[in-house]
Amino acid sequence: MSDFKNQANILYTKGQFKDAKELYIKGIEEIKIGDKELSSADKELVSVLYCNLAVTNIQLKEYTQALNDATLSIEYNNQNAKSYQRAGDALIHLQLYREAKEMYLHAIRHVKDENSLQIANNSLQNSKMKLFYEPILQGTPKFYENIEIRYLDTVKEKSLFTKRDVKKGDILFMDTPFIHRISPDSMKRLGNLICHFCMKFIAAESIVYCKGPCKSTQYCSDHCRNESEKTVHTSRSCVDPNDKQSALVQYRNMVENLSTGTTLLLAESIYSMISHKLITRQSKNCNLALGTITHLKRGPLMAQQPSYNGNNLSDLQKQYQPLLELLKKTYYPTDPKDLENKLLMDEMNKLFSVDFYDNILGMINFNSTSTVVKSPTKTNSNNSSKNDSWGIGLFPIFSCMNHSCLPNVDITNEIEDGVNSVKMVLKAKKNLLEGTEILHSYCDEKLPKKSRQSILSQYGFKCSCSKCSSGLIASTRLKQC
Ligand SMILES: C[S@@+](CC[C@H](N)C(=O)[O-])C[C@H]1O[C@@H](n2cnc3c(N)ncnc32)[C@H](O)[C@@H]1O
Repeated sequence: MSDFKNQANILYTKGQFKDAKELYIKGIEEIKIGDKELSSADKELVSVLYCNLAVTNIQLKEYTQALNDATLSIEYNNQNAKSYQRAGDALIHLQLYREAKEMYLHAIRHVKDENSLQIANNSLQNSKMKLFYEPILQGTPKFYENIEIRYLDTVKEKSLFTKRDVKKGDILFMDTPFIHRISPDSMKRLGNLICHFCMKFIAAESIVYCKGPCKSTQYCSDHCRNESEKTVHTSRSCVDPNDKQSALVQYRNMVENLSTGTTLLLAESIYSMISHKLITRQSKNCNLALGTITHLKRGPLMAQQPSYNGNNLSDLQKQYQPLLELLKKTYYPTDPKDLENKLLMDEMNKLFSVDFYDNILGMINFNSTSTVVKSPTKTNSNNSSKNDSWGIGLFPIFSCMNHSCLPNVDITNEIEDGVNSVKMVLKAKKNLLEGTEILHSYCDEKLPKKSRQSILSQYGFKCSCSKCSSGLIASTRLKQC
């Protein structure tokens, strides 16, 4: 019987999946013939054959059949880690991510070698990512129908891939931010023209104002006001900008002239969201609260600074203390019932630690994108930039794109005729086949390799794209000659 298995395995490795499938089925039938009682060795072999049949059916895109085979494989040997792995893989294709996650947890429990453990761990992460991101992708199908998100490994983590062939110049996907902040400069110049939630330029007659003490926060619609009040512009972040005693006004004044002002303001918005979620018990802990907003890569910003020597992280982070005190005065709970709640207080203390703040800034640094919103009212194209507003945003799907010095996408804000709200539009730079990793460049890819690598080191990785490694190959060859 292992002959059937060996021959089928050879056909499988040659990509002859239909023929391999036939042989796996024949092998199973031969062992099970006559409904005889199977020995434990036979059961193990049947389990392996069903498991291999499952992966063959996955190759043939017969996912329901593959799940059936993997389930039978588990029935014949419930210690077979690979059967759980295959069941999880079939479930991923069937878009049953929660069930897939359970299967991968079983695979991890039964796995016996390091390599399979790594595969199962990566698959588990993949199912978790799918659980978080699929609702976003399916929420606006016309934005995201060409792409999917996959978790690759512990180095690259998530990445975007094409789900179908896409022609050069076509829109790959569009993205709107889950959190965005306008720069202090644009705010001063254009604050009375822009919706403070969706950042759209608005006509004076359709402005809706916040009813709280800030008086100046304005929106283009009741919808934007309601959404903003539920997330960033909560009762705690609504303050009179002239109230010099307000800790939040002090924070905003302190950061507005810094080169990192917009980043620090975006961090404030994230703090507003997280503390609101904790206080209103929408989330049990900081990480969950952050996870409901974003699953973006984080790491301490200070660890990316030239002054970091490997041992002085907490010393470097201390400089955040004055800013954090102001955020704490604004967003820390005041209700006695909250103050008595130990779990909540533990989370609040974590939220207002310099380490958490540094990690939020690191997350912004790794993932944020500068944004432009063009005013529809500009009259003279030469001074159009004066009327455009800029800021930074965290875009859920855009932020999952990894780097290559040979990017295959063009990034633009415009769809057809100008932009009037914050949106990223990604177009294919060349024809892309289904299953291609979508990559953009985090730096000017025309710079020399050394400069590119120095910029990229801020992101905490070494680029190994073909442009970076081709230099290596050339120099190795030269040495060999
Ligand atoms: C904007 S995020 C991209 C999405 C990220 N992979 C994730 O899982 O959230 C930037 C981070 O992705 C990783 N990354 C991006 N491009 C990479 C590459 N070519 N090689 C290794 N890691 C990369 C780095 O950790 C970087 O800080």
